[in-house]
Amino acid sequence: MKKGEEGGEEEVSLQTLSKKMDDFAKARDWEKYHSPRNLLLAMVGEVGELSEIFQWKGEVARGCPDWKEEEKVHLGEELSDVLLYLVRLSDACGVDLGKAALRKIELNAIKYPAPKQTDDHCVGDGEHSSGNIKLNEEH
Ligand SMILES: Nc1ccn([C@H]2C[C@H](O)[C@@H](COP(=O)(O)OP(=O)(O)OP(=O)(O)O)O2)c(=O)n1
Repeated sequence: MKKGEEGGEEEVSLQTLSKKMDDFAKARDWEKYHSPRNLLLAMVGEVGELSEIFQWKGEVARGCPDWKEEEKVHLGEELSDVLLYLVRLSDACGVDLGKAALRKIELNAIKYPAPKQTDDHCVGDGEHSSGNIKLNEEH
């Protein structure tokens, strides 16, 4: 198993998750249940469980700094269930999820181009910008 560049953490690939899910299903003779439709419904069910964690909490700060340790562990479990079913669903549909996701990121960048970064021009000095970011905004 590869080690990450920072802190010696284990790197996890989609292929690893896919293989482990396959082994898990085979060992229990559950492949017959892992049809695309069943996996999709199972994943949506887990998205519901994930949503329940956030339900009634109001806005949550990035990183969930105020959450108790057990809440973070529970969050990790529900996020994992969604990811594992998504990986399994992709396999069941014959889609290479990693490849598809990288392609989608490229498509997103074309559809939503980042504003040009220039040091010497700011919105408001005669340049037009398609974004909503205003530098030198007067208050
Ligand atoms: N037929 C199944 C059943 C479960 N799992 C795996 C994938 C998920 O990671 C996890 C889901 O298990 P549960 O349905 O028991 O759901 P939870 O773990 O969320 O338990 P609960 O719904 O009781 O909170 O187990 C699976 O691959 N195939």
